[in-house]
Amino acid sequence: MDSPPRSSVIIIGAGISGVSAGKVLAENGIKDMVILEASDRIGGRIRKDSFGGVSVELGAGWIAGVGGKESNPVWELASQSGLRTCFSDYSNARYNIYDRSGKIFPSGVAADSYKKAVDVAIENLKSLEANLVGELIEPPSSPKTPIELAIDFILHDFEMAEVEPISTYVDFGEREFLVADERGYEHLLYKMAENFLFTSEGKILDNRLKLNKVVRELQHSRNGVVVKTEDGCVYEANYVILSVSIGVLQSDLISFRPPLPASDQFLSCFAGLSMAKSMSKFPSLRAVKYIRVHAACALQLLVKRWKAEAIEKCDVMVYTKIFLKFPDKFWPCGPGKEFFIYAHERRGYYTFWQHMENAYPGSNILVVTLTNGESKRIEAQSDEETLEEAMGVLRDMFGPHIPNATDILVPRWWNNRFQRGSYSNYPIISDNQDVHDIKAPVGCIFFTGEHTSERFSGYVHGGYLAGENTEFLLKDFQWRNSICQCSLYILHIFDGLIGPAEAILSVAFSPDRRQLANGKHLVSGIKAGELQCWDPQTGKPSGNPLVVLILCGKVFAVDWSPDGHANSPGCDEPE
Ligand SMILES: Cc1cc2nc3c(=O)[nH]c(=O)nc-3n(C[C@H](O)[C@H](O)[C@H](O)COP(=O)(O)OP(=O)(O)OC[C@H]3O[C@@H](n4cnc5c(N)ncnc54)[C@H](O)[C@@H]3O)c2cc1C
Repeated sequence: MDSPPRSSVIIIGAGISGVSAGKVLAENGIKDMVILEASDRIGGRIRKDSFGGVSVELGAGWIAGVGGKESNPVWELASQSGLRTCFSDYSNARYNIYDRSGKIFPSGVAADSYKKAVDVAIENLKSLEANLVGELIEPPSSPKTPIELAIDFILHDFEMAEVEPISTYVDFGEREFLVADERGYEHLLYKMAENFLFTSEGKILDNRLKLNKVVRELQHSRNGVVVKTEDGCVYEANYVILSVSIGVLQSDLISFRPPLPASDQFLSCFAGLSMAKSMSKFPSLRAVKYIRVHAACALQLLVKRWKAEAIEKCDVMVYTKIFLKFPDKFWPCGPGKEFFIYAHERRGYYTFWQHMENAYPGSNILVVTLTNGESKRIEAQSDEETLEEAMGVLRDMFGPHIPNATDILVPRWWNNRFQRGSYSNYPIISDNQDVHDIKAPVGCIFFTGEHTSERFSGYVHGGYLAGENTEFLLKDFQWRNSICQCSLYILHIFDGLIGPAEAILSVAFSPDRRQLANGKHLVSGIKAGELQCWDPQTGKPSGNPLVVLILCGKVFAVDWSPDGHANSPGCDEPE
């Protein structure tokens, strides 16, 4: 059985966020990492497949946010790799709305319906906001006719229900480019992996990347994390970066021991606060500062809805692109015809279509996008049934004589236990607290992934930037290293004073909060002011005071400077 040595960091998941986190760690000198990926490939929700003679993107297809004041980092990666892309102009779709008899709605009708749908969306938002402050505003009338339903679907489901201003557009620009490259969107991940993993001829051969490793359990304590996989392997590390999707976090695939904190653990913060209060007389300026900082952190915790609740609250969007291959082309092509809409009395019923002639001329492929309830419905039925439905819709639009599709590809993101959906979808009115809570580390477990991106959740660049943002882990890493060094001196100081050194260390680093009583003993030892540090070189007392602050059962601060250097703990001033 595989039981490798303890590593500094285990990254769980090799999607774009996991791979970009690995790259940043390696750039910062942390190379003893292990990447555990459940599937047999890297990429996660960036995934290509061969279909109808070309490479199609089952997951992320577009690089969204191009041409603005800042450069989208994913666009930069794509440019460096020479990834082939096509500009997508959705704006014409509204002039290609078909009814069930195959007629295109006159542009005036379509424009009026669009305006009405936008007005309704704004009214809806106002009424939601008013409800929050207890005002009563009549909710606007909901869309009823097929064209209204179709446009409502495009605005809310297809365009992700983001509220203006959309951060991606504000920061990176409003243009979107479809990836149309035989190497696939996932080629960007291989290019990134080349920077820190051993690769040869386009393959990753590095032993630190472990595929087909389904993580089922995370045991975490102040000493680190023990990770157990479905095949019975056990991995240990000082830290874990968990990059699985929000859908996976909501499922029972991974169990946490102890469980992720829920609101009832606020009580332990009170314990921490009272201890901080009792220590505040201690005559060390830095100690007082840390007491202030960490007491404020604890207070912040008190108002948090906290981890488990925050994870549960986040919506998961299911977004499915169904690919259909035809022997001939029967749909209109040319400028302004790439996207078209089907208006049906059932909202979201095979509504949004795209032909792939711009991406791959002559490929004779159509793509239809379904979301949420409709996605789940077609995932549960056979592909033959889906093909029949899609053909019925196409015959409504283009007549009874069109040829049957020769092939169909239906991705199943909802039923994939390593995804459980397509991307996170935070509520329209959100105070960012949920995303903060979802992102906040729990002990040695750090969370990343598109769902932890405050500004770009749901996007590839959101995942990329979230993975890159390992600063908080690096800080903690440095802090823990200093704690470990100091622990040797704690041994010197306390040995013989209040018990055997091992016992004291186990108090300082014990995951068990009940041992806080002993922790107080340790603190009161310091408070008595009888303690001296020992210079490791000379073995003589150095005269510098040592401060250990234990808050919420965790060692937060060590203020000790035998060589004039202060060791800074991992928590900054609260914002
Ligand atoms: C259909 C679809 C269309 C999309 N379209 C776009 C688009 O056009 N533009 C855009 O910017 N974004 C799009 N997105 C969103 C984008 O794909 C994601 O935001 C991004 O890829 C998420 O990356 P990630 O690293 O956060 O997560 P993931 O890519 O999900 O990576 C997480 C990894 O964790 C692994 N994993 C899960 N459970 C375990 C476990 N127990 N043990 C070990 N490993 C595990 C998974 O296999 C996966 O590889 C789309 C997504 C989908 C599904």
